[in-house]
Amino acid sequence: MTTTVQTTAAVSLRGVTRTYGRGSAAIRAVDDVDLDLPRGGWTAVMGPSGSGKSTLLHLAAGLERADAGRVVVAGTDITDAGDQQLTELRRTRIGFVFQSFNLIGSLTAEQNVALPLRLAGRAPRRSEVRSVLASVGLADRVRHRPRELSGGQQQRVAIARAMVTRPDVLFADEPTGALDSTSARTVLDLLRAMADAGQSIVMVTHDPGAAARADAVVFLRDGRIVDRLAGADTHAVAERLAAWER
Ligand SMILES: Nc1ncnc2c1ncn2[C@@H]1O[C@H](COP(=O)(O)OP(=O)(O)OP(=O)(O)O)[C@@H](O)[C@H]1O
Repeated sequence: MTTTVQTTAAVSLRGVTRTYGRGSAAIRAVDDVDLDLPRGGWTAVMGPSGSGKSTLLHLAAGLERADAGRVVVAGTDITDAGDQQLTELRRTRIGFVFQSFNLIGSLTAEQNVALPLRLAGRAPRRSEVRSVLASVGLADRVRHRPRELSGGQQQRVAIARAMVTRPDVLFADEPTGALDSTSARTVLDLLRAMADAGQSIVMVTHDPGAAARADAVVFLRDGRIVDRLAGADTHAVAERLAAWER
């Protein structure tokens, strides 16, 4: 069951906990987290390796279930949602971009982008798909297959695929982690333009330069939110991250 909740947050977590394993082997990947991520803002999530960043992103996107606490995404409380409702939410309200692009190699760029609409039972219009590809700067690559595209172009196809359903929130797990610095900058410029146009974005990154492009950075350590920065430059983000990695 899902419940509609009045909230100004794109994502709201209250007392969210996720434990892996049992007994003495149990690991609290996310530990009693309260977090409100603003609508129309770009938030970066940073922290040492194993601090729970990906788990937090997956919980907020409805890809994983919390053991305790409540998760509200774009005004819908998904805490008690069934599998069918979570699938529906992921197809219509949420976009997800991965480090490794996760495109289907046998499909062209426009077929990859059309896929979420087909899965939602819609017959995509070619003009609709092409305009999303144009918005990520790939109007001249619509018939290319992933192996015919650079890493940065593949990631832009993946962003177009995530955006074609006009999701309330775009989640990105290390979207520039597999890219050279020039391609990374192109992808970050695109995310910045999307955020400036009002798109809510939540991004996990290890790169202080990428995090500094966001509006705010939250820092995780041992599954807990330990710090946050707003409007910080690369140097300030790097210093704060180093302090928490000590
Ligand atoms: N499916 C799983 N089963 C068991 N333990 C897991 C699982 N997923 C994550 N963990 C553990 O939970 C903790 C948090 O993992 P998570 O991947 O969220 O961290 P992270 O901050 O994203 O790490 P990294 O920066 O290295 O990607 C780690 O100790 C990890 O080993």
